[in-house]
Amino acid sequence: MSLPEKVRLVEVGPRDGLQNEAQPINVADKVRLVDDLTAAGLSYIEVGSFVSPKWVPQMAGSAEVFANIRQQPGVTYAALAPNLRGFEDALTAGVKEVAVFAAASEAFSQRNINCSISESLARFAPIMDAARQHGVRVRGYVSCVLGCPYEGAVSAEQVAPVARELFEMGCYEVSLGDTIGTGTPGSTRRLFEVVAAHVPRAQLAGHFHDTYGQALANIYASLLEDITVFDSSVAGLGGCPYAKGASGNVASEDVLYMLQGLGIETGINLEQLIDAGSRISTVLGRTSGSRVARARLAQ
Ligand SMILES: CC(C)(COP(=O)([O-])OP(=O)([O-])OC[C@H]1O[C@@H](n2cnc3c(N)ncnc32)[C@H](O)[C@@H]1OP(=O)([O-])[O-])[C@@H](O)C(=O)NCCC(=O)NCCSC(=O)C[C@@](C)(O)CC(=O)[O-]
Repeated sequence: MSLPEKVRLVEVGPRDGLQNEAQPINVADKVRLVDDLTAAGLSYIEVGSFVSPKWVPQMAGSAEVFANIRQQPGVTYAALAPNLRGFEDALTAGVKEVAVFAAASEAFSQRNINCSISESLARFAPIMDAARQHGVRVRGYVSCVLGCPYEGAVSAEQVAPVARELFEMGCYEVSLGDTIGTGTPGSTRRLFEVVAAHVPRAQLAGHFHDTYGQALANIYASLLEDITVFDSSVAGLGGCPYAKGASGNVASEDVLYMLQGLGIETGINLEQLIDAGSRISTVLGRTSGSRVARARLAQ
């Protein structure tokens, strides 16, 4: 099977990465991170979340971050919105693209957004209507597609109807999240085979956490399934506040290095991406979660 010529990376570090940090991170550092990522050539950056600050305190300053980043033409700067209130706040902040997020497991849905899967989908309907009115694009997420921290195994057949509903309600793309990183290349391929019977492959994305060290292998397996959009996080930042022990997303630097090695184009500059990851890692007082960055910086 042939590999794609191009892949789009969705940089989720400023949101999925930083949302999980216990220490306060000031707005200027968040803004600098987004600007660095823009400079590195990312065409899609998830900047923040318009969620309850009681649930995810680290995302409280998202409107201020949006007000201060230097937005470049051709780059999408997106935010999460769990309900109409979040969507309206995002709109007020000038956000042009939002993401709604559902789960394939009932227990995770309850812990993450305090409602059942079907209630969450019903909550997204008015967001979709308002988004259409305001010309805002909506991306969808499904969490726990290859395992749930509370329920254990999750089948591809549980994921497919949720992904399909998000797509049918108007999400232009549905990102399938391996929230706890338990997927393997085999389960990943099966997931996309099953879900692709409900949502076109061109409208699916992969979102892999690297907790079990399988994320790059899972991305390669997804490429073989004709998936060409992947979420990743600079310096491997993050985890999920509602998935204990989950490590960060796969590091953007590591994904980019692999894609470059495969001759797949992304438009991203690896050295600048490493610099962006290095700077935020210094702010956080830790070494980068990217193996490629660590190897390059050690040279
Ligand atoms: C959905 C809710 C709000 C329900 O939370 P709730 O407590 O059921 O909501 P509520 O409607 O009863 O409101 C409770 C309070 O929150 C306020 N509120 C209500 N909505 C908002 C809002 N939008 N922005 C700001 N404030 C809000 C509301 O005004 C009220 O304030 P109070 O009267 O107590 O002072 C809450 O559960 C929540 O915010 N959850 C967010 C959880 C989250 O952000 N999780 C991380 C993102 S998902 C993820 O990381 C997975 C992903 C996408 O990366 C893929 C993967 O890896 O799996």
